[in-house]
Amino acid sequence: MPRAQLDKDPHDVAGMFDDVARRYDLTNDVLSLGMDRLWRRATLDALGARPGERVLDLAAGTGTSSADLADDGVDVVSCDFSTGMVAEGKRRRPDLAFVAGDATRLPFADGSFDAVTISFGLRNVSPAVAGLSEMLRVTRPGGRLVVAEFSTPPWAPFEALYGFYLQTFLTPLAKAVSSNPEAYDYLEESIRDWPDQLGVAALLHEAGWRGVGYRNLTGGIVALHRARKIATENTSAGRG
Ligand SMILES: C[S@@+](CC[C@H](N)C(=O)[O-])C[C@H]1O[C@@H](n2cnc3c(N)ncnc32)[C@H](O)[C@@H]1O
Repeated sequence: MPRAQLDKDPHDVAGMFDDVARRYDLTNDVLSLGMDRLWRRATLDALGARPGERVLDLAAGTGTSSADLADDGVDVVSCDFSTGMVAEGKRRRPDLAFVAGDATRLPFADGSFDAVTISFGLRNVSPAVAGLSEMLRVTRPGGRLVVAEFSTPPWAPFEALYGFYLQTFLTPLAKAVSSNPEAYDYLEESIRDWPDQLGVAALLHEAGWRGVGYRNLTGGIVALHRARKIATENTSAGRG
């Protein structure tokens, strides 16, 4: 896949999600053929959050993953920089704790979460390594991170089929149903532009995360990346 540098101006990205917020979850379900529910469940299983643990769901959007965590008894904070997504989330789940915030400048104290998770959001954060460093800062020593993100199918014929699906089915369909067609050009481009599994692992290392690993879902359309903050690490490590 081409790895051209895509312009991800934070103001434009937030505005784009504001525009699609009302129909975001429905569009997601339709375009992923319901698979996003399986990917979310696998993400929560990988996170393994216990009741009472404090978890940051970053780039939480309308709070779909946060709601599952809250329903499991987890003390979840849902953070996103799109006011439109946060407003839609608050409307649907008034019980969730939404906080407006940018992943590259998180409004939380050092070490204040047992775990951080980000689903289908890291790809939009610019620069991604700055977001990953902030996630490390707000995680307690010994705490953990799970990132769910679109990725690169390792089997070339499946990657080609998936590329064809993105270009000829997903993007035109999404543009037809969306109030903001450009948002779905961006979706396709941002998936193509995003590093593969090992590239994301390198970003995690660069940000100071350790115990980095990943697992492919649906043949590598999505990858679940896992990492830990080492117990003895200084909270400023990896931020340079
Ligand atoms: C594709 S949506 C995913 C939403 C949700 N996590 C889910 O799985 O449905 C991406 C989200 O990332 C948010 N986002 C992108 N860049 C961000 C940043 N720098 N800081 C905070 N949120 C960001 C967007 O506003 C959007 O709500």
